Amino acid sequence: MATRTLADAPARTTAAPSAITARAVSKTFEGKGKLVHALSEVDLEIEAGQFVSLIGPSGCGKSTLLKMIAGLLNPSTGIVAIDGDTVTEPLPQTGVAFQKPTLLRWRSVLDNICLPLDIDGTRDAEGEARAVELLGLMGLAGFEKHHPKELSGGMEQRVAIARSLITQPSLLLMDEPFGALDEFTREDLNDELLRVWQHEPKTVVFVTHSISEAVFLSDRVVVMSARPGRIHANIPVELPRPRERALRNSPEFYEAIRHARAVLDDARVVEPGGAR
Ligand SMILES: Nc1ncnc2c1ncn2[C@@H]1O[C@H](COP(=O)(O)OP(=O)(O)OP(=O)(O)O)[C@@H](O)[C@H]1O
Repeated sequence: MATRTLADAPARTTAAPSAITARAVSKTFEGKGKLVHALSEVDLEIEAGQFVSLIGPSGCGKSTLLKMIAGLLNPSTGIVAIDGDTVTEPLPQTGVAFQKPTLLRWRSVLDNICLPLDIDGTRDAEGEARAVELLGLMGLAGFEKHHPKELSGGMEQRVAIARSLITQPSLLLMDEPFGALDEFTREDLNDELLRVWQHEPKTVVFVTHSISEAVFLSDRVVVMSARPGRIHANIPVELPRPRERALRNSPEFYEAIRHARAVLDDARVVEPGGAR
């Protein structure tokens, strides 16, 4: 699949990346007469422009925390703030991409990418030109008129990511966006995501189960402990940028993965009072 190089393209001027603060955030769900303590006293600071991954055992509250940053869920106690403002609802500067691409079957690729502009009532020729540009950046130039049924899973996910970027968000929240893809497609999309991120600086919070993906992409890997989720450790990733494919075969990359795996193994131990 052809991928456009961004080396010569001027950096796009978008809104400044957003900073995120979570203070003493806890979340308890109630259902079927049972309380589920999903998160407990989570404190997290993410600097503007950082690429941060959240990893941790299944059910430790990664998606819950991401949904709170997205304004789709409120904490039971504590606050989540973006650029100092408490988040109580989805904000226009936030883009989201989830594991399922959820494209609308009856819309063309171009119309799917432009959906957020249609919802805002801001779709115009400039917006459509940006959609075409994003499609090129995601390696799908020329697919504007195709429909989702004509695309592979990886292509659908590329379209969903282009859609999450169409509004030029200053914050991008991604919940296992490549979890359902084969390893090679996932690596291609990791490369494309990093190119877009370098081209259009923004804060990214990325949930994944893949330690190697977290290390490859991130400035910092946040390791959460078993439910109720807490921040177990922050692992800075010092690997140089831009990160090219060859990095994946380097001893430094393997060492960074080994270190993150050891910390994650430690986080999988259930703490007293916790449950899986
Ligand atoms: N709407 C909800 N109602 C009740 N319980 C919920 C709800 N959403 C999440 N939970 C529970 O909260 C806990 C944390 O869920 P969450 O999806 O955030 O974990 P996760 O770390 O993202 O998991 P995974 O890695 O398996 O995707 C789980 O025990 C889950 O069952």
